[in-house]
Amino acid sequence: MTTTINGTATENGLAVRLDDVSFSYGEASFRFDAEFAAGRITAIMGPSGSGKSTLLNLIAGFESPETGKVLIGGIDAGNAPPSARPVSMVFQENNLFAHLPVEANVGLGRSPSLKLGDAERAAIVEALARVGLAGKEKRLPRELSGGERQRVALARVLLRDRPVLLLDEPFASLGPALRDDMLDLVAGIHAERKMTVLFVTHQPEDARRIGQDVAFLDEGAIAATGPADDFFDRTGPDAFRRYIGDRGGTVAGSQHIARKRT
Ligand SMILES: Nc1ncnc2c1ncn2[C@@H]1O[C@H](COP(=O)(O)OP(=O)(O)OP(=O)(O)O)[C@@H](O)[C@H]1O
Repeated sequence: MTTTINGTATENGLAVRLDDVSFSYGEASFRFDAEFAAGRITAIMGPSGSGKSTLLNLIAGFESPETGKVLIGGIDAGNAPPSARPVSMVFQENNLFAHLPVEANVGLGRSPSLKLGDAERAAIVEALARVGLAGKEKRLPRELSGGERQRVALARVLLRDRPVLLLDEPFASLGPALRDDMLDLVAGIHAERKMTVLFVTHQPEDARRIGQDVAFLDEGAIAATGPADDFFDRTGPDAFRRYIGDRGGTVAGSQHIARKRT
């Protein structure tokens, strides 16, 4: 379904499927076989080195599978470069070009050559207002706080307007209150655009705040997937419970978790 937001045609999320994907960095090997449903927010969790960033990089096209396929909306992404994929990605840092003002960094989401007409300029102003940065169009990234820089990256996501959003720990360096604000902003954008969101986090409270589903990675594979509520139940997957320790709390119900052997 296509929705219209402020005059911009917006596709809803697309399903993301990794079909028996294998990949390796030297001795670190990965095998991913999973589907992320269209329009859902999935928290990607797991120990350091389990392959969370690698999973996102394969979907975004920064890495290519050795075998298997990445399908986005049922279409094989093949060797398409990141810019040609229906995907936006936000990293923990270095999302912005240091020499370009905020408005240009956002405009790159629409036009890599920054040939922007009146409609695009209006969209930039609107996107910056949406993320709480009205009036900061002319600033350089170094004139912003860390949280504001990530807001600029999210404004660019709005301009880029792709049906899949990959977030690789974008708020990890922010304090808890600000992180909550940023997560709520992501949830608000998701409510408007209905994109498929995969977000990497080490924080169970982040996953519980906006995650509808959880995918738990262990040793280069997806060990379990299911609704977030089920993961935070006492009967959630053992490896996940060990990973989060006693920070997960208890939520009733854990019937729908698909466990896979790693
Ligand atoms: N560019 C690279 N070259 C070589 N090895 C890499 C590269 N990127 C990642 N690795 C290795 O692949 C493994 C998985 O890394 P990845 O960054 O995907 O893990 P992660 O789960 O995101 O970890 P973290 O939570 O610490 O960010 C690690 O052993 C890492 O050292």
